[in-house]
Order: sequence, then C-alpha cells, then structure tokens
Amino acid sequence: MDSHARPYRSMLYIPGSKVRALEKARGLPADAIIFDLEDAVAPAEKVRARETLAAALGEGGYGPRARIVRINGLDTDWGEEDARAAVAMGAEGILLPKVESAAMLDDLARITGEVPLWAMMETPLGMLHAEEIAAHPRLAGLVMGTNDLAKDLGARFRPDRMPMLGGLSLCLLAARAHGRIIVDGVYNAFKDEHGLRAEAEQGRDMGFDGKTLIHPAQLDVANTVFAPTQEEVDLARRQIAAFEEAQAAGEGVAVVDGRIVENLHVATARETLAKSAVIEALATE
Ligand SMILES: CC(C)(COP(=O)(O)OP(=O)(O)OC[C@H]1O[C@@H](n2cnc3c(N)ncnc32)[C@H](O)[C@@H]1OP(=O)(O)O)[C@@H](O)C(=O)NCCC(=O)NCCSC(=O)C[C@H](O)C(=O)O
Ligand SMILES: [Mg+2]
Repeated sequence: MDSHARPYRSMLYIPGSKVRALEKARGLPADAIIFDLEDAVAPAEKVRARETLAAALGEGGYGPRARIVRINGLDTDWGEEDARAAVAMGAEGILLPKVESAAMLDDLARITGEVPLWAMMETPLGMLHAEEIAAHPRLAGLVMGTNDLAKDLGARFRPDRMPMLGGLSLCLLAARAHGRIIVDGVYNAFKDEHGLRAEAEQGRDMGFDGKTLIHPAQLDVANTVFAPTQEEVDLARRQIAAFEEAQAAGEGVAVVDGRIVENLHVATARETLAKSAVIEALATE
C-alpha cells in the first residue's frame, strides 16, 4: 500500500457499536475508515460491537474506502478474539493500539497472518521505538494517537501542538525511512472547522499523508488540505516541462518562477501529479 496508489487524506473513526454511523459511512467521502473496537466502545459493548461490525462489513458497500479495523490490545480480554474476527471480516488492515515494540506486531502477525498491520503511535515508548516499529515487515502504516500521547506526556493541548512536535517528528522520520504511510492524530473539537484546518495544514506541511477524523463534518477539510492544489499541479507541470527542455539543451538545471528546478524537484513534481491523478480518479468512482 503506498499513499499514491491509494490516498489517505481522510481516515474516519467509526465506533463499531454505532449501527447508524456504520451505515452512513457507505456514502461518506472518506479515503479510509477505521472501524473502532477500542476506545470508542464501552467495555460492556465490546462483544456486541464486534458482532455488529462483522455484520456491517459482511454486508459490504464501503466501495473504494480502505477498511481498517482497530482492535483492542492483545493484553486485554478482547484483543485476540478481535484480531481473529477482523481477519474473518476481511479487513484490509488491522490497527493495533499503543504499539511500543516490533515484538508487539510479531505477536499480532502470528494471529493475523498476511493481513497488513497498522500501528497506533501514542505512548512515549512508542515514540522512542518508532524506528523498529516502522521497519516491521508486515507494517503498512502508522497512525498518530495524540490524545493518548498528551495524556501520557502530561501535555496541554495547544494550537501550535508544541508539546507533540518531538513525537510527531520521530514517527514521521521512522515512517519515511521505511516507506510507510503515516496519518496525523484527531482534532477533538469537531465543530471547530477553523481550528481543524489550521492543525491539518500543520500536519500536511510536516509531511503527513492525511488526518484521522472523528466526525463526518471534518472530511471536506482533510480531503482538501491533503490534496495538491490546482496551483501546485500547474507548477509541477511547468517544472517538468522546463526541466525536460533544459535537459534537451544539455543543461542539468532549469529555472521556473525565479526558482531552480533540479532532478529532485522533478521527482516531487511527478509525485504531485500522480497523487492528483489518483484523487481525481477516486472522485469519479
Ligand atoms: C463525536 C460523536 C460522539 C458525535 O456524535 P453525534 O452527536 O451523533 O454527532 P451528530 O449528531 O453531529 O452526527 C451527525 C450524523 O453523522 C453520523 N456520524 C457521527 N459521527 C460519525 C462517524 N464518526 N462516522 C460516521 N457517521 C458519523 C451520525 O450518525 C449522524 O447521522 P444521521 O443520523 O444520518 O444524521 C461521534 O461523531 C463519534 O462517536 N465519533 C467517533 C468517536 C471515536 O471514534 N473516537 C475514538 C477514536 S479517537 C482516538 O481514540 C484517537 C487515538 O486513539 C488517540 O489516542 O488520540
Ligand atoms: Mg488512543
């Protein structure tokens, strides 16, 4: 799974226990859905939520949206059974909470076999072991859990996310070093569109592939912020054309809008065009 073959601009959490939300999601413009059996489901509801989710996924109708199931930790009463059930449900990915080592992913892979794994990065130890987690051969991607991380750090929520930046950056470095997808944490104030946009733009500028979301009202902002703009697409086309022209003239460098364009900029420009094409194709499905 790479983020160009399939975008991960918006990853919407849906509690596995909420029948109406599971139904509604079939028509929502989310790139991916995280069907949650962990924190969004109360202990008394855990077993029923697993059954409700199995029925919804069995019914299908989620189209091109990536279907990822977040299970409970393997150290809980529900984790192992969740993992087996997620495989049986045909989940495209299984998301393990509070991953702190590659060994935790090994334990899960022994149950889930070939199904791609995703790791919630949300504890101080997880941040410190991000590299070995990202290197795990079964891992498709990392998902930031900024609520749990703030709790464990004793950090305050600030608009600039200053207390989070060290952890976010460590996980980004690890994800990119191993070619993994990485998706930013949730923005809790789901009615605050302005705040969400600012935080999503910060995540995009840092290098995240997308943002995890808790409410359908957040989808448009994430889908817009994490897609290349028309200006970026136009610039990418002009950079590629100018560089090819320069090469034909025996030059290694071109200039566009007063800025140099070298082969590395052309690689980024080609990625921008590829991402834009995939998003466009998705919109017409
Ligand atoms: C936050 C909510 C509890 C709000 O729910 P509600 O009051 O029902 O919202 P609305 O009335 O505005 O809902 C309008 C319609 O949208 C549907 N809906 C709501 N949320 C979702 C959703 N997530 N996916 C799909 N559809 C949704 C409602 O059913 C309404 O539909 P309709 O009847 O047709 O009008 C609620 O949004 C919610 O439960 N959100 C998910 C919360 C969650 O999953 N939390 C856990 C993940 S966050 C986390 O743990 C991150 C990490 O681990 C960390 O540590 O940071
Ligand atoms: Mg969490």
